Formats: sequence, C-alpha cells, structure tokens
Amino acid sequence: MTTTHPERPAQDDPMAAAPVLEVQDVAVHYGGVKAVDGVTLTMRPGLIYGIIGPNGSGKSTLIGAITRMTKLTRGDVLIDGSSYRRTRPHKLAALGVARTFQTVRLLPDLDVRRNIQLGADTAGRGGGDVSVAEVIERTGLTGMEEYFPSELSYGTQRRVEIARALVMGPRLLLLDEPTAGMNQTERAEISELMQGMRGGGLCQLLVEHDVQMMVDTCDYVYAMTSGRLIAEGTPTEVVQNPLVQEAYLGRKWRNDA
Ligand SMILES: Nc1ncnc2c1ncn2[C@@H]1O[C@H](COP(=O)(O)OP(=O)(O)OP(=O)(O)O)[C@@H](O)[C@H]1O
Repeated sequence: MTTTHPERPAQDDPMAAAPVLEVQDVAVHYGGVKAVDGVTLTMRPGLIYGIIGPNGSGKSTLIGAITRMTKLTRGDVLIDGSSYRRTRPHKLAALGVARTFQTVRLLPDLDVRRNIQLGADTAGRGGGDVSVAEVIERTGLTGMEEYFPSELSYGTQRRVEIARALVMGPRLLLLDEPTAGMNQTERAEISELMQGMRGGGLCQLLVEHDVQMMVDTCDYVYAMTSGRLIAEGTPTEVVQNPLVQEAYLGRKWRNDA
C-alpha cells in the first residue's frame, strides 16, 4: 500500500498538509474475534475519506476506536499529532471530533434550532467557532428552525444531526451511514452537503454501504474485510481493485469497471 498520490496537483496539495487524524496499527479484539486487526489510516484537512466493507468487516468497531468508545487491544490514535488514546469519549468534542450515529438521535421535544443548539452547548470550546444560524443556513435548514423532529422527513432529520455535529466546529467529522434508509435524491443532497463542508479544512470520514455514494463523495477510500484494510486509494482505484471486487462489490462493479 502506498500513501503517495502522484495524480494529485502539486499546488495546494491537500495530501501535503499535516494530518488531522492518524490511526496507527489499531487492533480491537473481542476474545478470539479480531474485529479490527492492525488498521492504519491518515486523514488530512479539507478531504473526505470513506470506509467501505461488507457487514461485519469492522467498520463500526473502527469508528468506536476513533471515538474512544472501544478499548484498543493495540495501536494508537492521534489528533494533530498527539495521542488521545486515553481521552474519554465525552471529551472528544473539545479536541475537535464530532460524529453522527447510524440511527437518528434527535431529542423529540426540542425544535430544530434547539436540537442544533445542543451541539453548540456540548462543544465546550467557548460556544464553538460557528454559530447556530450559520450552520442552519449551510445545511439547508432555513425555514425549518421551529419544526420538531417528528414533523420532518427522515432525510431532513439526518441533516439536523449533521448540523448539530457541525455547530461544534469540529476538525474531524465522522458520519456513520448518514444516508441509510434514504432515497437517491436525499443521498445526493447529503453528498452535496458534504462537498460544501470541506471549507475551513474540515476533515470528514464517511462510513457507507452505498458504493455509488462513496464514489460520488469521497476523495480517498479505505476498504476493509475481516478487520483489515485490503485496499486504499481514490474511489475509482478502490472499486477497480480485484480484492475489493471479490470481497464486497460483486459482478456489477466488475462489469461496469
Ligand atoms: N462487542 C463485541 N463483542 C464481540 N464481537 C463483536 C463486538 N462488536 C463487534 N463484534 C464482532 O466484530 C466484527 C466486526 O463488527 P463491526 O460491527 O465492527 O462490523 P461492521 O463492518 O461495522 O458491520 P456492519 O456493516 O454490519 O455495521 C464482527 O464479527 C462482529 O460480530
């Protein structure tokens, strides 16, 4: 595997920037189950990274390791070059790490604005660098501030979750299957939203089953099976990799490629 990217332009090369997140040889074993087994990732500012892999390949466990929900059997995790292996999950916002979850976790009794405000309150960074109003505009929620979650479509609820994470002013945003259960239009909207969030050097990590969403959205993709990385590179490189096709993508992608 290589971490050089000769295809990228030299000027303002984002691959030359110092990493936001480094995952170094991380393993998470549950007894004999090697859920994650020696994964190394480097993620730089302003870029969108993806993790693909079949069910049970270790994606959620890896996110758990990065968000310090899961004990590491081996390895280390670094933000801006400093290990945060011993940091508790509730302190991560202060380090600039925010996430969304596989399932919607909005508070039903709070309207959109207040749900997003909760993110700002959690940030513990002097209210965050970004205002609630600014985030509402950026995430296309203008006009919906006073709606309650039950009055919103599923896609819009997920957008509110992203807004709640964004208002923390993170350096690193982890999106765990943000388009699960969405239709194609809603998926395209989330992809577009992620593209628009690159500004200010935000680094994003998308865990996603939908390969097309990955190809449309990510700059760089890691593919996992059985707790290990089997390929990494641009989305096109990864979907054309024979190991990935064998493990995950099936004949459709082989034929399309
Ligand atoms: N707490 C746990 N105890 C024991 N085994 C676990 C635990 N959590 C995960 N595993 C196992 O680790 C492996 C990786 O699971 P994980 O949920 O990380 O995969 P995944 O790629 O996120 O799957 P999915 O796409 O279905 O969400 C699986 O074999 C799973 O059964």
